[in-house]
Amino acid sequence: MSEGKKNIAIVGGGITGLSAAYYLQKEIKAKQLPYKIDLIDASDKLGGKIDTMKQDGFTIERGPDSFLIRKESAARVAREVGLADDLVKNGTGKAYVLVGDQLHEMPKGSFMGIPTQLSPFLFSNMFSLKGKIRLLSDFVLPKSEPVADQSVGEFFRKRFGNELLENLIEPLLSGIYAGNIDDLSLMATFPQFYQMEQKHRSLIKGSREVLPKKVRTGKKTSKFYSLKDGLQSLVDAIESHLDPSIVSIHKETAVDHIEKKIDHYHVLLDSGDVKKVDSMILTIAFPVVKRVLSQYDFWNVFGETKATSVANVAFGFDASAIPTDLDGTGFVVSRNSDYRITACTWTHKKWPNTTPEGKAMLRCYVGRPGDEAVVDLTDEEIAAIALKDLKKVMGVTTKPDFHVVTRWKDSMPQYTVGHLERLSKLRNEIDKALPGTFIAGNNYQGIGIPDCIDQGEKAGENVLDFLSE
Ligand SMILES: Cc1cc2nc3c(=O)[nH]c(=O)nc-3n(C[C@H](O)[C@H](O)[C@H](O)COP(=O)(O)OP(=O)(O)OC[C@H]3O[C@@H](n4cnc5c(N)ncnc54)[C@H](O)[C@@H]3O)c2cc1C
Ligand SMILES: Cc1c2[nH]c(c1CCC(=O)O)Cc1[nH]c(c(CCC(=O)O)c1C)Cc1[nH]c(c(CCC(=O)O)c1C)Cc1[nH]c(c(C)c1CCC(=O)O)C2
Repeated sequence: MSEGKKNIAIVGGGITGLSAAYYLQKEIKAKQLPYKIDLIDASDKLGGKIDTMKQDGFTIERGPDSFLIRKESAARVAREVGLADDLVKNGTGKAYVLVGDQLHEMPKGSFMGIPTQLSPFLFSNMFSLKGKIRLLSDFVLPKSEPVADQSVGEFFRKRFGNELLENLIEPLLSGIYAGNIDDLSLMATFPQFYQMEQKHRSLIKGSREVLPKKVRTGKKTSKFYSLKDGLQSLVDAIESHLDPSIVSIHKETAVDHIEKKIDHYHVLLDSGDVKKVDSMILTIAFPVVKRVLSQYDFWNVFGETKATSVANVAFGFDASAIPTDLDGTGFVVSRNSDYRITACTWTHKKWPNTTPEGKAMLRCYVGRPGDEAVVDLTDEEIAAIALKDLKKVMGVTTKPDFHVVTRWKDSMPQYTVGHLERLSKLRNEIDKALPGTFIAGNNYQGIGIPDCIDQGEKAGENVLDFLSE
């Protein structure tokens, strides 16, 4: 390695950028590396989509409300930054799906809507007799010809028919990707089901061998963690562990453009400053990457990565306002139902720590491909749409004490068919044209918080490998 300090820029201080900074700092300290980091974010707070607010004693998540326990990196980082005692598990494990005008409990033994046990599906009144018979064809259908990728919709429709897809699989996946399952890539989201079909032919049989017992026995255990004071506390704790002698944090500073020089980069900031760096991690959304490096045209190999716009509205109520107070985390809405909301979280049930005694909080989601215009309505209009649906589903007629609307424009990246292949091409192009530059974050290899943390750490490793060459 050459003499002198090396500089690293991390662009975007959401959970991906923060994880990259935190990981790099650990390595820099442990190995006493002569590296410095600039962590640059356009917003006045770090955390990006993680955004907790407090109002009238309520803890309101405007973005994510939790992370999956089985993806271990998020809880690991939380423990490392001193939040072990703040981790809370969801209060109840049950979720519902609204089909027609009725809330149905998810059948036991369902993993993303795929049956791992048959009887709960055969006894559920969520499906017609015809739908039930169709899903049994999974046992007899041959496995399909190997393909590089296909849509989630096509794959599951083939094995189980339309009803299971539309009443259960589609709403559950929409409650993760806010996308259209007929565009969503199977290999970028649930490759294990493709492999299961290739190996075992039947998914019902295969899932018995592959999925953990807890899932198969239908135990409604807690699957999610959150934090006592909300997820922003994870962001704040990581930030407070960043040592200013290694990591300089620049908030309210947008990267305007990046230029490649002979053996380094110039990162031009909207403040007029220029950072000279040797290596970069870009965790900003892909359209922003394209904009700040607009002199390159190879970005097109990644195609048009569309992201869906969504919004949500959190309502604070008196507990007495909720006549149908079922035990559960909330519900997702099936494609064929006549509702505008796509899901609703019974936040006071899922996360009792967020809601004062005697109160209730419901968070409703709107926006999906085909109904993204809803996100541009006023707060009052969005609240009215959600309240109309809540009245129909749950008989809520009392006015809420307050509502908080949050819009997330172009924020749910869509991993469409062929995503992984395009991503690998993109990485090759970046390697060739912009050595030492690494992309990470929810546009690429998973949108869950733990996936973003994993990507941040991996990008940190890549930077270290590059700088040590
Ligand atoms: C409504 C909603 C609910 C969700 N629910 C869950 C959930 O329950 N569980 C879960 O695991 N995941 C959930 N997710 C997904 C998860 O929140 C995100 O995938 C994750 O937080 C993304 O992190 P990131 O760091 O990759 O990107 P971001 O958080 O988007 O961070 C990007 C950062 O880049 C900054 N930036 C933008 N432009 C510039 C620029 N020019 N210069 C400098 N900085 C810039 C932004 O200010 C931002 O801070 C949800 C997402 C949404 C929108
Ligand atoms: C039932 C339900 C879901 N999701 C939701 C509900 C409503 C009731 C409730 O809050 O419990 C709410 C929700 N959660 C998310 C959305 C999409 C974003 C939006 O529209 O704002 C929506 C609408 C993001 C998410 N929701 C989730 C993630 C993270 C996924 C991951 O880490 O892979 C995201 C981005 C987690 C989630 N969410 C859901 C499942 C089945 C999973 C994954 C579980 C698993 O894999 O075992 C369904």
